[in-house]
Amino acid sequence: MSTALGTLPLVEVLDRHPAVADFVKVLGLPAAPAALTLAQWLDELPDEAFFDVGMERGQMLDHLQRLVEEVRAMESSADARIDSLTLIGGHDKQGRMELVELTFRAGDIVCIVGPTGSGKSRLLGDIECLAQGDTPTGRRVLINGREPTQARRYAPDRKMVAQLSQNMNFVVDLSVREFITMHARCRMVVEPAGMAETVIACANALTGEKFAPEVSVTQLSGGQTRALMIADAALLSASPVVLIDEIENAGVDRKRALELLAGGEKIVLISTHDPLLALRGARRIVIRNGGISEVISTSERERANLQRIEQIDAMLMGIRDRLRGGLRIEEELEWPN
Ligand SMILES: Nc1ncnc2c1ncn2[C@@H]1O[C@H](COP(=O)(O)OP(=O)(O)OP(=O)(O)O)[C@@H](O)[C@H]1O
Repeated sequence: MSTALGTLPLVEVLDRHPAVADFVKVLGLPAAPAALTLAQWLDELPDEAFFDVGMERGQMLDHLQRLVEEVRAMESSADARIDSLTLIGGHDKQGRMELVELTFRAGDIVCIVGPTGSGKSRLLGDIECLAQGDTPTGRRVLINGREPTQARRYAPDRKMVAQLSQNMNFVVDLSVREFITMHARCRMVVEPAGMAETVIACANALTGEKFAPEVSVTQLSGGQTRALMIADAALLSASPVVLIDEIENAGVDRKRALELLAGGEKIVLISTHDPLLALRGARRIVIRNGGISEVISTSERERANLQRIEQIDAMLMGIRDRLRGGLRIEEELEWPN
């Protein structure tokens, strides 16, 4: 295999494999005359060139070959689509069987409701780890109707499921632009800088308080961070399943956030009691005592009520904005009809 890559002209290798081109550029290796093959070019490099990068001459070709194969593997796993996710019931906290089998399809938005401590996060956790009867609930998760392979369950770089948790702390001090561009590069996006601008613009559309791409990620507010992570999950994440533990009302436009996420043909599961979100999904799963006790399909009347709730919410948002702006709320309020 190594020989195959080695016999290609260097220009062709660099052209066909951007990861190799980036690698060579980062190492600062000297350029070669156009006609040389990759192997010839490596042969002609001075010993110091290898010494500087901490490799033996003979290792370099193998290393480049591995790089090409890894990129290929990543690309093919990104293509491995999830058309459906099936959740097979286990048992509740008392060991009573959950007699359900639920199938979610790309583009589905499903909400999870239930009292505090009832097991909503546990359900998200079961999906996140693609449980196979090995979690406290005994649930099982199938992908495209089949048991996931071990590789799919445990390969951290090929995650099927992205989970946005309530707390997000950045440990790096990068600007928002640098941070998202870095993610875009890892995802092998063709134009990382342009994609980063798109993600940031989307995040800004979701949050009341706009932020500049130059601002450090550590300076973002809770709502801004949340908006950025949602836009990133929607546009840059390869994971076809997105799990969200509550989009709290921290200055995030929840309706748009949901549209953005679901629009990308992902399966979105949200643990929430927010009526704007809970009634927007086609179904909601009711959890009691650790078990799925009911699955409610959103009715026509509930959809009609959702419109009313949206109007009321818009009115409340307006009041909130006025309070934020230091205004008084003294007029007699008229509720939307
Ligand atoms: N079927 C089950 N069998 C055994 N333990 C369970 C089951 N379901 C949930 N639990 C456990 O119950 C505890 C509470 O569950 P969880 O944190 O998921 O609740 P929650 O609904 O997300 O709560 P909150 O709304 O307060 O965030 C956890 O320790 C969880 O592992």
